[in-house]
Amino acid sequence: MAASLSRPCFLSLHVPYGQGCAQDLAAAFRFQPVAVRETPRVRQLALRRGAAVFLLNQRLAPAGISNHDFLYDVDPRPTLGTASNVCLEVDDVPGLCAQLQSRGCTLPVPPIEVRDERGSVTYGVVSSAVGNISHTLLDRSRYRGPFLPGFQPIRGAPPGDGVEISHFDHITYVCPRGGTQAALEWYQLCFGFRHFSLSPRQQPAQGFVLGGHGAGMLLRALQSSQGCGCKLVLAESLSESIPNQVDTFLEQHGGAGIQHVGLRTPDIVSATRALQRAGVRFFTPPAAYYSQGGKEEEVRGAGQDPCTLAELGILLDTAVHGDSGHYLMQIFTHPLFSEETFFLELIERHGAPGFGEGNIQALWKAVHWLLADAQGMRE
Ligand SMILES: O=C(O)C(=O)Cc1ccc(O)cc1
Repeated sequence: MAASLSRPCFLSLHVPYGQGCAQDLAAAFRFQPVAVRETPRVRQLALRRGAAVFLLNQRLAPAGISNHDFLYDVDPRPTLGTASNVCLEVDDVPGLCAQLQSRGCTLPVPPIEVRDERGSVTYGVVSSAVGNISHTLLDRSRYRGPFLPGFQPIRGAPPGDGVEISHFDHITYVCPRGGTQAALEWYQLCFGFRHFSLSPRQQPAQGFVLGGHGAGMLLRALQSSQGCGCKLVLAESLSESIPNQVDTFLEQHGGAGIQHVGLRTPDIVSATRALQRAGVRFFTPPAAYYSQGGKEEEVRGAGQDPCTLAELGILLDTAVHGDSGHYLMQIFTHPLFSEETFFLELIERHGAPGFGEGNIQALWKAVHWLLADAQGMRE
């Protein structure tokens, strides 16, 4: 791997013609519009909070045969909303693109230079091995503007709502059944990413199995060898009977893709409160999540208040790294589009590097408990 890939520059969302986001990134999440590009056919808006940047792509006209007009991205021709591109900063775009091509990768956009009065950038776009996901590979070391050439800066003060979001913590993909291994190998081979162990007990070849009794999912994780700070999580369903969140995504998205992105915050309680007040809708776990199996003691042991977490719906996980005093807290939003597909997560870490594997297990138990209760079957 000669070229060095570093942190994500932006994550690109596509909204179909005539539709908006069910949960608005600017109005509800208070992401700050920083730059815009408009052509007769498309509008591209860059929205920022900390180092987390979304590029929101909207069509201003129905999809035609050749109306690809999106700069720094490819057109996923969506009939539904999708998050389909992760832009990564790279120091040698032509070099990496040549390597990828020699490995048989598809490059919908070969390396190209774009410039304006603030400098120039080079980018190319490669299709990944997973669903509709592509990667824009970007070198902006020669650019001094607030976003990218071709975009007009939007000036304005950052929102003073007390919500601190520092960066994209992780991006979670839904893979087809049996598809996480091939995806893992693609990122290792093409981008030089390293496998990231979710548990000290996990064998890299097996992945991390959650749930059980024919109802679980398999997780694998990767991180850039440059330590870009943002990890990739690959999820596939193992469920044989009741469809889980991963099955629902595949069905409603029409195939594999980006399911959610974790936004890192140093204060999840304040961030959740402020975003709830601004109209963001979060998933609230069943009350049983907070009462089952010593959760209250676990929350107190981590120095957090169980009532506050329960009131807001925040999950706390010490499961895998519990013995070292490390933990994380997380909360998931409702989907951003009208389908049950892409959503956001807030995550606050206290030394725990995982992804709330214990929470997924605990949520399953809580939901199972509720179902059993409703059917009068609880022991
Ligand atoms: O907890 C996280 O942030 C993960 O990334 C793990 C995960 C994967 C798939 C799901 O449907 C829900 C959670």
